[in-house]
Amino acid sequence: MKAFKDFNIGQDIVKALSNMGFENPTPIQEKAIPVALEGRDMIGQAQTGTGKTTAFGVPMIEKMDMNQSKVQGLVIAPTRELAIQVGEELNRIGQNKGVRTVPVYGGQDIQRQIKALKKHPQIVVATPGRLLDHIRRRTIRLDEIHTVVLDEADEMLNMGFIEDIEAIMAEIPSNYQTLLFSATMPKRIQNLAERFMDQPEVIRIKAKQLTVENIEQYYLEIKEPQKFDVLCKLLDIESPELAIIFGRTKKRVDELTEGLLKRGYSAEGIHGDITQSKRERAIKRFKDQTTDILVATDVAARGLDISGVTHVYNFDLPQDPESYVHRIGRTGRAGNKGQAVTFVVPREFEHLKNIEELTKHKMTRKQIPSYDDVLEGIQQATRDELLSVIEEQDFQKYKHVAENLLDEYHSVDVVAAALKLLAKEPDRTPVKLTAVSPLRVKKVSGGKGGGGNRNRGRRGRQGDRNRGGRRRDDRRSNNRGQKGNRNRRNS
Ligand SMILES: Nc1ncnc2c1ncn2[C@@H]1O[C@H](COP(=O)(O)OP(=O)(O)OP(=O)(O)O)[C@@H](O)[C@H]1O
Ligand SMILES: [Mg+2]
Repeated sequence: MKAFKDFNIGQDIVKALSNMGFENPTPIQEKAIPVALEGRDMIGQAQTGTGKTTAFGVPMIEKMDMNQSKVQGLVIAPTRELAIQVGEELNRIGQNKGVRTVPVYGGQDIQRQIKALKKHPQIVVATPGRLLDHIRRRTIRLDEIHTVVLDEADEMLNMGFIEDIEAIMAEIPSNYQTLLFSATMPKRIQNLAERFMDQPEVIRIKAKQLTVENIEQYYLEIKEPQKFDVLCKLLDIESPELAIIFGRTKKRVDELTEGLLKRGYSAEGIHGDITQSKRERAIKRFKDQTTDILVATDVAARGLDISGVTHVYNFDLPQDPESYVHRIGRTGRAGNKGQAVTFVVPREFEHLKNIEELTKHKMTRKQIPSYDDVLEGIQQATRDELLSVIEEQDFQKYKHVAENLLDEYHSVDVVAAALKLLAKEPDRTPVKLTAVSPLRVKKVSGGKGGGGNRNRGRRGRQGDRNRGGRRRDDRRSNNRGQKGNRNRRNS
């Protein structure tokens, strides 16, 4: 097996990777790193959670000239949270070499970013709108850039960012290398690639299916008004460590979050109309497991790497089959197991078929759980909770009472009563969501290519300052449902 030290890269990087716990490259890293080191343009496709960030991060950082004070590397990402995350990973890889990466994205105080840019980072990770803003203000110079990475390239095409990206590329005078990464590479992105890449090498990690094998995939046929109660049942049965629930629109995410909070779950929502500081706080609390459930639009579908996400629920089907691949890819990362459950209303079955066709994987049908299933799930969770207390051995103070109890009562009765006390009985507080209509069947695009034929809600390039992270969902919103401190079921 190949090790990172076998690549033609500096010892400082190998050591940084080792500090991150990376000794052996993943398949995409093994193939992409040497090609990228040669300086060739490249398109890299590999399943979600298989280390594409490091696949472009290592060669990029290796090529940074530490005697040069201008920005030499640029990564463009479709969402703000992804820009932040990629920035963090590049900073870890570049730590020993002294390569610094600054994230630049919409919604954050621009003065703060200008200050950070003045400190001469070697790499900038940006969302397109804010980067253009900096270019116009001349607070960033791109003339020494020699490596450009488009992470989630197909998504940036979907979001209508392609003109922005072309405008950005036009600002880079030198001969630069372009690397393009995503878990999905629809045909139209390849056409596009030909436009601004020079005979790119295509590196594709072949797999039987597009989705990761270690994600169990289920679908559940359901009527719209039943969705919320069934979701709660599933959450009670499975008690996910961390779960992401995807809703179709911002309003949907707000309503879902509010409903979950009402029923005593610990949930927070993120979407494009929530203020950036709240978005970042929500992600942070989810990462450190203060919140168990993240409710999101597709703004959280791409690239986010949060360990401990055991479950993904598609409360609503995604618009595009590709989006399904990315959404469920928030679990089952780096070899971990995960579960994905997708709700389908009867009129949406064709979409389900389209998804299965793309992923080359058949989802398993799941039945709507019965009350007994829920009870069993809750009992199991309570049992696990009790066992973890036993393992911790931190109950000496209670032993005396326990002995007294057992003198008087049957042991099974005592334990059963304790379990009942611990059990979080299902909360039935009524919650009513505004119904969303089923997805309409969209004719598959003719694949004319190049032109971003699915530009949704694209606005002109004027006044796009606050944009990074803008999504296709509707723009109405209120910022409810943001309380979310640990708020476990409390009954
Ligand atoms: N060589 C490695 N050894 C062990 N773990 C790794 C290695 N490379 C990456 N990882 C871990 O794998 C996880 C997924 O990596 P990353 O986010 O780069 O995936 P990705 O391929 O970009 O996924 P997505 O398509 O969802 O963006 C991260 O937690 C990362 O720390
Ligand atoms: Mg990624």
